[in-house]
Amino acid sequence: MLQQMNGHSSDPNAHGGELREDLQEFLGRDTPLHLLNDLTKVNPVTLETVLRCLQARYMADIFYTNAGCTLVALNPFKPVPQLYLPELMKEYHAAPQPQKLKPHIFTVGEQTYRNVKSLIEPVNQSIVVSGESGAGKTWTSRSLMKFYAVVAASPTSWESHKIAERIEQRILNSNPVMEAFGPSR
Ligand SMILES: Nc1ncnc2c1ncn2[C@@H]1O[C@H](COP(=O)(O)OP(=O)(O)OP(=O)(O)O)[C@@H](O)[C@H]1O
Repeated sequence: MLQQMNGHSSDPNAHGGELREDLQEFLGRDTPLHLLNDLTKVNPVTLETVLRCLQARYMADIFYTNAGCTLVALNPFKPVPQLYLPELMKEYHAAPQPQKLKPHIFTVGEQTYRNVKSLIEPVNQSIVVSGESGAGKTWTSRSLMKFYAVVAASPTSWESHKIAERIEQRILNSNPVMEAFGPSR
């Protein structure tokens, strides 16, 4: 994915010429590229700088990056179980400002969950998960459903425990329906 985008190589040297001065300055600066957790902080914003930043993060096993209010998720192509632990879900759920934690699909999940719970219009929330085939859309949708199943099940009483169980089961049961929509999800 990082190799090519819209027919352009991610290697700035591949164009044959010298690197632009501002590009060179950005790439040679003191802050390591993988520490940039929001692509809006990349300056200058070019295909090269954005891809270099994502590549540096990928190499550092950091698979989520903000791009303003959008989240870029890279497919790690390997199991990263520590990234999807229920404890981590609870951490994002309990955080006063989840957007201040490391970029994660759980931030998106938590923000939409809070929007629904606060009943502020628009109450219905949509999350658009897009990407090419194999990018990880199904994985991401499942991670979100697991997240909602876990955070909806934080019971304080026996009655709410029963409600939470029902919600969890309904969320997990919705998976085959989501799958049936295939690429349009
Ligand atoms: N965050 C992740 N961690 C571990 N494995 C992942 C992750 N994201 C994707 N994968 C793996 O990558 C593969 C492709 O992911 P997935 O099926 O979600 O892609 P997709 O975008 O839904 O593809 P398609 O559009 O063809 O259905 C799967 O084997 C999945 O397990």
